[in-house]
Amino acid sequence: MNVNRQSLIPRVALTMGESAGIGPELIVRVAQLKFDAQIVVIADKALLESTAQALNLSLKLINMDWDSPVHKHQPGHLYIENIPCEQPVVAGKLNAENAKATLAILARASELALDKTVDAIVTSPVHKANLNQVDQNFLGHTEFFAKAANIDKVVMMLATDELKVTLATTHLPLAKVPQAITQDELKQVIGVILNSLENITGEKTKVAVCGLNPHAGEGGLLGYEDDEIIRPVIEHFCNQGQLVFGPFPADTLFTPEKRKAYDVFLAMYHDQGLPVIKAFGFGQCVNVTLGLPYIRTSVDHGTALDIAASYTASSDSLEYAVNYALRLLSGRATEQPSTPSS
Ligand SMILES: NC(=O)C1=CN([C@@H]2O[C@H](COP(=O)(O)OP(=O)(O)OC[C@H]3O[C@@H](n4cnc5c(N)ncnc54)[C@H](O)[C@@H]3O)[C@@H](O)[C@H]2O)C=CC1
Ligand SMILES: NCC(=O)COP(=O)(O)O
Repeated sequence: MNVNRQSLIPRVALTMGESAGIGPELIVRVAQLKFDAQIVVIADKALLESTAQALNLSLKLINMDWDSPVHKHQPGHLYIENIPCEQPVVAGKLNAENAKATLAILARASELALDKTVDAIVTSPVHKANLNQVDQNFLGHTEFFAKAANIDKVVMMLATDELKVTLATTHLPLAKVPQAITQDELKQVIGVILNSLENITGEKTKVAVCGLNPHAGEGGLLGYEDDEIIRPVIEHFCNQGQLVFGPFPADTLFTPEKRKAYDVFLAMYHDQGLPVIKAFGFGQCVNVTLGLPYIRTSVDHGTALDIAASYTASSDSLEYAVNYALRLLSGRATEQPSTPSS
């Protein structure tokens, strides 16, 4: 394994995601674009070949030799590490037998990133329930990569060029959210956000924190967590000179003026924050895991099983996710994107 690789061209591992979902299609589409990086896909080779045929797109797959020099991506070509599915793949139809290959792909990507053979991981969507049939601890990439890296706390952030939304809790039933929001947890989450974003931008980050309850609890009438749990944590960071504000009623926190006033928003749960950013930026939006020892980005959508067999998916978000990873690697994540790479 080439651990001391030194190259100006970054190497990105791109994972296939759920084999029956739109991941293989997105990869074939994105392979047609230009990137200033070597893209190495970890995927079922035969599936990518049949998907390229179905899309009538040209794709030359080159078996990856990790000890070879880094080669810049050429449209229509992809380096591949082949991890085949056990059973034939039917687009749109989940098969738990094939979840083993999907999990093996994620484990391999994690290994390559942890030993610095690749500079970043970009993931195509997985189907959490299908993977959970094989690994009962599987909840999402975010939790999987954190565990593999032995990191206690990572934070999910979705970002467009204008808005960044982070989550205090991720893949958790709504009924379990209130008990998961403890002062210790929130301190860890906000700590990861402040450290990670300061590393990216070189500046202090202004964080706006959502309340948990309607009207941020309305002084206790509509819930106690806002005043008794969230507010003391915010005060703790303010006392350290950090720019952390709230808790604010979430329903009016994403107005145009407020979006300009803060660098990042912290939502208490998945569906408090993500519908807002997806309504603004679906397709031009990336999922970034803050707090990992490497860069990991992903698409802003799921496996879209309903359209997988029709080969009509948009690869915009995967393209955005690859470019966002490259911007993070070059320290340019806060700039507007350059001209589209297609
Ligand atoms: N990064 C990841 O691995 C993610 C995985 N998921 C997983 O995906 C599975 C399905 O989740 P859903 O909530 O149904 O969301 P979904 O994003 O798969 O689908 C929601 C709707 O958006 C459409 N859609 C999604 N991506 C599209 C694209 N690229 N082009 C055109 N239309 C697109 C779908 O056809 C569907 O109508 C679940 O297992 C979920 O956990 C969901 C989000 C992210
Ligand atoms: N809604 C975001 C999502 O489900 C993606 O999660 P992850 O697989 O990136 O952890």
